[in-house]
Amino acid sequence: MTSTALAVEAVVKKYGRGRSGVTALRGVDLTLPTGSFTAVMGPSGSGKSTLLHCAAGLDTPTSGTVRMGADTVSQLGANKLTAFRRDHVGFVFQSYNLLPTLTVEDNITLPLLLGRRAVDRDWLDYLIGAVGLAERRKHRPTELSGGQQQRVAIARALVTRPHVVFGDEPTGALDSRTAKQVLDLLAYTARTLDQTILMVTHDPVAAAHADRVVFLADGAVVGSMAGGDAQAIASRMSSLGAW
Ligand SMILES: Nc1ncnc2c1ncn2[C@@H]1O[C@H](COP(=O)(O)OP(=O)(O)OP(=O)(O)O)[C@@H](O)[C@H]1O
Repeated sequence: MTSTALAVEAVVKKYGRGRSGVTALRGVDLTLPTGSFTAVMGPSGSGKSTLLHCAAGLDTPTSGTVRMGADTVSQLGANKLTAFRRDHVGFVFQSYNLLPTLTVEDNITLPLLLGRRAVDRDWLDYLIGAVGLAERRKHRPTELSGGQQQRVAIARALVTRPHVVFGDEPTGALDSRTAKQVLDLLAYTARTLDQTILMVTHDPVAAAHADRVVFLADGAVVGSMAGGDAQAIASRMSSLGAW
C-alpha cells in the first residue's frame, strides 16, 4: 500500500487585504504518494511558488491544511516550523546556496549539525557516491562546476531522509546536458530511495522527468498529466495561455 508523504488540502493563500489584496491560491488540493516525483507548472503568476512555499512550511496558508508525515505543518508555530523544516524537509533551489568555506562533505552534513543529529557515515558515503562526488568530498564549492554544486545541494537535501524534497527551478541555472544529469538524479532518488519530490519548473523538458505534472492557473489546479513527454506538456501549457 502506498503511503502519503504530503497532503495539501483546500489551501487558500491571500496576500494583503481589501482592494489591494491578492488571492494567490484558491483552494488547492494536492496529494503526493511516498516515492513520487511531481512537477508543478503554470503561467507566470499562477501561484507555483506560493504553493511550494505553503507546502514546504516556508509560508503559512490563510486557510486549509498541509500535512507531512504525522505532522500538520500548517498548524506549527514559527519555532517548531523552523525545526520541522530543518529536520524533515529538503530544498533544492536554482542557486545552490552552498557555504563557500565548507567542503562538499561538510556542506552535505550541515543540516545534521544544525539539528544536533549524528552523521550516519554509511548513508553519507552512499549519498556522496550516488551524486557522483566521491572524488570531490574534500573540495570546496568554488572548485566545482554548476552541475556538481547542484548535486552537492541534492545530497544535502537528502541527508536528513526528509519527508519531501522541494525543488524550485532546480535546473534553471544549468545547461541542458547538465540539467538532464541533475533531473535524472532526482528521478533516481524517487525510484530507488523512495524519496518524494515536488518540483516547480517553467521547463517542459524538466517536467517530463517527473512521474506526474500538475498544472496551475490563476491559483487553482486545472489538470494533471502522468507520463507525458516534453511536447505534450508544452502543448498543455500553451492551452493555458502560458506562451
Ligand atoms: N509577497 C507577496 N505579496 C503580494 N502578492 C504576492 C506575493 N507573492 C506573490 N504574490 C502574488 O501572488 C500571485 C502568485 O504568485 P507566485 O509567485 O506564486 O506565482 P508563480 O506561478 O510562482 O509565478 P512565476 O512563474 O512568475 O514565478 C501573483 O499574482 C503574485 O503577484
